[in-house]
Amino acid sequence: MEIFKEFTFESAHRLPHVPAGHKCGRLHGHSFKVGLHLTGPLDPHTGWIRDFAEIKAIFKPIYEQLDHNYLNDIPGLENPTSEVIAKWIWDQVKPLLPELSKVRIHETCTSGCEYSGD
Ligand SMILES: Nc1nc2c(c(=O)[nH]1)N=C([C@H](O)[C@H](O)COP(=O)(O)OP(=O)(O)OP(=O)(O)O)CN2
Ligand SMILES: [Zn+2]
Repeated sequence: MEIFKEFTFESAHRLPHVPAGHKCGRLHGHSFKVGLHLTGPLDPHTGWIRDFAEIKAIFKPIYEQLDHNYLNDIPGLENPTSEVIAKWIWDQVKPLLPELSKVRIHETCTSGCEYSGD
């Protein structure tokens, strides 16, 4: 069984390695959406895999680094593509939430990335 918890964060970024003139080389912002997906056994007593509130509490310090910030300034996010952000979140959350099975990033309504580890 898989559960998910979604968060929205507002951030600015630019992509430093795009070709000259590419629109994403300019400073711009997004309402990013991130989904943390967890896979694990259903606890027969609680009826859940992990309390959604616990997922939110664990993600809070990571979320606060992202929300209303300039992503390029964050160590590890100097080139903040959806792919890099998804892996960055995975690398931080996985040790705290071993049931993490996927990080899903929506950069816009139509673009994003899913990462499930190497
Ligand atoms: N593989 C990736 N490609 C692009 C990324 C990325 O993270 N990974 N990022 C960007 C830009 O940051 C851009 O903000 C988002 O790109 P795009 O989907 O092209 O944005 P639009 O809203 O303009 O999309 P339309 O569907 O054309 O309106 C670029 N590429
Ligand atoms: Zn962008």
